[in-house]
Amino acid sequence: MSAVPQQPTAAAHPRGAVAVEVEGVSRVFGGRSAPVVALEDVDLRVAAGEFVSLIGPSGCGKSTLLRLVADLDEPTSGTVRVFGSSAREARLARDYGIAFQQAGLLPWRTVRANVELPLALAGAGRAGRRERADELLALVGLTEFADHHPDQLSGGMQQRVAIARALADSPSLLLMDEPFGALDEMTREHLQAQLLRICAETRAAVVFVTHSIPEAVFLSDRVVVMSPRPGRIRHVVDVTLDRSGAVAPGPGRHDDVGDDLRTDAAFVAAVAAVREALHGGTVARGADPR
Ligand SMILES: Nc1ncnc2c1ncn2[C@@H]1O[C@H](COP(=O)(O)OP(=O)(O)OP(=O)(O)O)[C@@H](O)[C@H]1O
Repeated sequence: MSAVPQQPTAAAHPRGAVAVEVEGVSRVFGGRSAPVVALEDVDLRVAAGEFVSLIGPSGCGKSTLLRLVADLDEPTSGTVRVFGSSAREARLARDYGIAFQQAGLLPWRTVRANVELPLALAGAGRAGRRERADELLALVGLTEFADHHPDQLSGGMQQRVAIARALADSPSLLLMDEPFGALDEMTREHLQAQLLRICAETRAAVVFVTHSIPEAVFLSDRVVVMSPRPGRIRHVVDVTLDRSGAVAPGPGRHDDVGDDLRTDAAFVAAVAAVREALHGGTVARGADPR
């Protein structure tokens, strides 16, 4: 049985659809006397089912860009579209799931009730919500904490609850801002492999912010490298890897999936290409300055 069943959302956004379209977007914070140009003239398209990571130095505008897509902020100029709709319409239609650095859990709800929330909003029945939440809590290794409250969990555990919640409604788009940032290396690699499996099953598009070059390469079809402020897209590195052996076999399985991929010559070369692009070298091989 598939751990993450196909949801109608996948059919709602046919293959070839554009999940995210950012055009000429700038975001300036602050007043006229001391403006902070966080993003300048950013263009980015993410196809349905595509996994795109944003990487760049601290303060280059990665989170700002993700927040604009999530309709948590508005661009100063330019447009953001999600599956052809405005970011606001997409938010209201719950077209995406969010897992951000700050877990953003509701402190008065149990862990399970937090994971169930998107399903409750979608009108899912009680038994189905519970089954799905328990499945996802097993996936992120938190089954025994289902009845705890968020303040009884470590920061990394809270992040894992937020990831489970983001996946609950099998959204066609996942917006993830350093979701694995507070996790130990083993848990992080395990969840990376699980995320690959989930994306393969649901064909969700993902926009993923990370500071880790190997993580970006492991997960992504394309790695978008941003420049220091004002944030612009410096390079886009296409990553072509055979990930079939890196996809986790199922929830709760802690096999050493991905180890072969992480030592593969193509993986090492892609890591080097992103590193070179990040450090301002010449345009990396395979880069596509879209
Ligand atoms: N609400 C805000 N008001 C004023 N300035 C802001 C606001 N949000 C972000 N900024 C500024 O915009 C710039 C980009 O911030 P952002 O958080 O997007 O960077 P980032 O690349 O995600 O950084 P990090 O990797 O450190 O998380 C920074 O200079 C930041 O100080």
